[in-house]
Amino acid sequence: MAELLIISSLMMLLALVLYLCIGWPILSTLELPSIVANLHNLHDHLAGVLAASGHTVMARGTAATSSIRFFITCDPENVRHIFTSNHGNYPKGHEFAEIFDIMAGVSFTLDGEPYLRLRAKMLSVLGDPRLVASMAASFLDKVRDGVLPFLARVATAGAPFDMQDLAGRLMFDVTLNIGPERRLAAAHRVLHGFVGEMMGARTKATQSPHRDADADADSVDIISSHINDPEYNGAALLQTTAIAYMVSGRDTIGTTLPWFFYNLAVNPRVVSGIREELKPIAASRRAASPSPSPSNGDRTTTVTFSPEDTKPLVYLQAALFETLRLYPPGHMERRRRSPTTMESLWGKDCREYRPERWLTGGDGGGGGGAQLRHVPSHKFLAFNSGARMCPGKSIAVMLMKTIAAAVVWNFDVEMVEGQAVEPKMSCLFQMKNGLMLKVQKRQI
Ligand code: HEM
Repeated sequence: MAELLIISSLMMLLALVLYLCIGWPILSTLELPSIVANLHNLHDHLAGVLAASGHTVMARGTAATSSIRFFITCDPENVRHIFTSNHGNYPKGHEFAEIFDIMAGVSFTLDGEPYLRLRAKMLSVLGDPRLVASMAASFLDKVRDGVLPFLARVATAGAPFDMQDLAGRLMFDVTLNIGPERRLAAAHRVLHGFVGEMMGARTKATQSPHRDADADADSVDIISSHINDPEYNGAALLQTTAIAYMVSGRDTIGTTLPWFFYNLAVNPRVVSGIREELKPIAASRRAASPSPSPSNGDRTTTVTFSPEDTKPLVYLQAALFETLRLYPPGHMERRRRSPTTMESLWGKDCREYRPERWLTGGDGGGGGGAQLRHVPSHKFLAFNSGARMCPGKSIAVMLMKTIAAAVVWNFDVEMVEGQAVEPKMSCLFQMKNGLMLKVQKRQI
């Protein structure tokens, strides 16, 4: 049996370690004792091992477990071969489906023909311009009426807050509109019941004789898009699909945003670049807005930017992609390529946070004239590549630009001193201790 690991996944890596532990294997370059000794620093350790071994490592068991073989790679050419040219020969397999049994029956755990059918459905749901517009509008509302007033309050109080917690709550709410969440894994059953109830209400509403057909045509959401599809007629599959979408949106963006604000907090010049890009839009907004009304609270003192505003902003997008390059949240990508591969792709400064690397032309900063550089997905794996490429990528970029622009324009953000910012041992690249920030309202 040969397994293949595209490196980034701590959970997969730990599974590998445990799997191999059973027979105390002989590993060609990946030595088990060194893995155990470096558990606290596994991403960097593995990057070093891969760099030393030409970006690919073979691991195999001892006599007792000789059938176990792992091929661990971070080489972009291998990634292209596996994800694009020959993806049919590299299924995720039943072991993967068993690990992620909470997602049983949805595309994430499927292969072959059943996968392709669900993939087609996902592409049509997430590609519907009405859904995109509806998600954009609801997200903008949440940023304007929830996030910004919250930040204004903690700014006035001088109180620190956890950005990871805030981002997680916001995204949970945005994906399914079901309020705060705490123990996803432990609450497996509760979650199914909860999602089931919510979907029951949604089904009832779509079948009600009193429903407003015109309003329905304008309001599209992910769950309603599946309710009338015969492929999803089992309640359990519909529930799991809802959970899969929730995880896709909440955990990915919710994990990326804290790393983004961490990068900004330690790179103030990037903050200036983003504000430079936002300045003309904010100026035109101010010129067009009516005089402040006292009853309007924070809405009059903060500025928000719509997806149409932020779509052309390449420096902002580069700053987000640079975060995803260094800290991809998904379980099938690794945090860092091995240094030499990284160097050949991104240059000697590959470990630095430098959004300019994503731009060509212009002044290279937020001043304008630059264009986003195309980087093929087998080299920038944060959204996966080839047949399993994330179908929510453009929605994700749109939502992240909306919140990033609003926070960066309206607030100065700084890290609370003395905290250790480090990744958690998890299949998601979350921060172990969260990210404690303090904000101050900008006078603009
Ligand atoms: C920073 C944001 C995001 C990142 C980095 C990201 C990354 C990924 C990755 C790596 C996968 C492949 C998982 C796999 O099959 O192994 C994936 C799949 C998926 N993503 Fe995203 N994603 C993001 C946001 C979103 C959003 C906002 C949505 C929905 C609105 C979404 C919807 C999906 C769906 C439905 C799949 C499953 C696709 C399939 O099975 O073919 N993603 N995403």
